[in-house]
Formats: sequence, structure tokens, C-alpha cells
Amino acid sequence: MSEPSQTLDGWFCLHDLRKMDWAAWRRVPDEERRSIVQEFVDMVNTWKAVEEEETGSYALYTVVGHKADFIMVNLRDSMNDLDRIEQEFNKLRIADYTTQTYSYVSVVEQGNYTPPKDGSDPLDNPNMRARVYPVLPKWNHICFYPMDKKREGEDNWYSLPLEERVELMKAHGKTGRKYAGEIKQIISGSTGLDDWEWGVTLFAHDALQFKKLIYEMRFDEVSARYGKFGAFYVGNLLEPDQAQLFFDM
Ligand code: VOV
Repeated sequence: MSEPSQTLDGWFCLHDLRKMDWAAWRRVPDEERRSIVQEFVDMVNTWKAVEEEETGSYALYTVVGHKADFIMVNLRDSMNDLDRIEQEFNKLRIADYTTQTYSYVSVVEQGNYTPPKDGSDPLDNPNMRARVYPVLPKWNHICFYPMDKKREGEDNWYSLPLEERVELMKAHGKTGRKYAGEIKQIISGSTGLDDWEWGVTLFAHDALQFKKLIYEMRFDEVSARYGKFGAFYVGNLLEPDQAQLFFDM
């Protein structure tokens, strides 16, 4: 039997992806449209306030391609908070013109493959705390996808000895660190919470860096042999003060 590695778990996380019914939206008179968007912006500003109080964080991005038009990511203390945020959005007038094309529930996670030897609480370390209670960067681009580690025949991540998994994750970390300052990653665990085992949320100044990093990682054994990936969602930062422009017809 191989042994599970420990995880440090922080904020709960909801990725909420919405597609606009542009045809119905076009029929709304200009002034009403602007007031509906303002109502949405007011809600985003409450998320901003929560972020300033350091009790959560948010990201708002457009989504390029057919899968959605925008993505809202919220981090909070509890699943109840996530539920409330989702329902608050659903009760806004703008929600009447959206369909939720995908959503993802997870918890921001930091692998604790090598816990402190002195038995101290890793969350006493401010760097660790910042990793599981992160402020989502407002960089130009987002890339989100869910993933699993394989349990197929010889390729079973969950039956590898812990030491081997530690080594594979070290190599993974080494590749990732080459992209320091270019890409910020938020890994959220979702085993038992959603259909995949992790959500991978990446932020970049330059969208090309997503392709470079993810391609390079495909050659690391942990991804090449054990990684399984869901759909990818990519998009661009949507600043609340740009929302009127984005939703304008
Ligand atoms: C910006 C790049 C970057 C960096 C620096 C980085 C580093 C690290 C380190 C050091 C660790 C281990 C400790 C921890 O923090 O958990 C991890 C952990 C993890 N990662 Fe990672 N990762 C990156 C980026 C990064 C990407 C792009 C992916 C997707 C993989 C791909 O092929 O598409 C990913 C996945 C994961 C996962 C699913 C885990 C948890 C696996 C588990 O079994 O526990 N990750 N990751």
C-alpha cells in the first residue's frame, strides 16, 4: 500500500463560467442594459472589498472561444460562501441572459510532501499561508483546466510509493519554477468535490507562456505518464471598469 501525501488546504474555490445570450441581450434597451451591467459591476466591487479585507479573492476574465463568454473565480472560507455567491449572481438581472456552461468546485491546495520535521504547523509560515489563501493576480490572461492523475494498469499514480511521487513532483516543480514571474499557478484539489481531482488555474502577462509551460510539462514524467486533462478555458482580464464596454452592443 502506498501512503497518501499530506495536503494543506485553504480557501474553497468556485469557477463559474457563463455564456451570454447575445441575441436576447441585444433586444434590451441601451439604458436598461447599462443599469443591468452596473448591478453586476456593483457585485464585483463587493468581491474586491472582500479581497481588500483579505477574507477571499476573485478573478473576472473573458473567455475566448465557444465554451463561455466570461469566467468568475471566487475564493472564500466555506462552501456556504461559494453557494451564496453563485446564488447572488443568479438573482442579478444579467443572469437572465446567461447560461452556466461549466463550473468547478475545489479547495486551494498546497502539497505538503515534506512536512516540517519539528512538527510545527506549516501554516504558521507566512509563505505557506499565502499559497493556500492567495490573492488571485489580475494579470492579462487566465487559463483554467481540470486534471486527474491516472489509475490505469501500470500507470497508477496512487499505487506509487510516496518517495517516488516526491521525486516526480520535484522535477515538476523545477520545470514550473523556470516560469517564475511569467506564470502564477493556483492548484486546487477537488477529489470528492467535483468530477476531476484538481483544478489548474494559471495567470500570465503573455498568453503564449501558457503554451510554452504546458508543452514543456508534458515531457515531465508526472504529466507524460500520469496526467489526464479536461477542457481548457482561456481568456483575458475583464476589469470591472471595462465591463460596460464588454457588454455593450
Ligand atoms: C508555474 C508553474 C508551476 C510551478 C512552479 C509548480 C510547482 C508545483 C510544486 C512544487 C508542487 C508540489 C507541491 C504543491 O505545491 O502541491 C505542485 C503540485 C501540483 N501541480 Fe504544479 N506547478 C506549476 C504549474 C503546474 C501546471 C501547469 C500543472 C498542470 C500539469 C500539466 O502538465 O499541465 C500543475 C499541476 C499540479 C498538480 C495537480 C499538483 C498537485 C499534485 C499532487 O499530487 O499533489 N502545476 N506544483
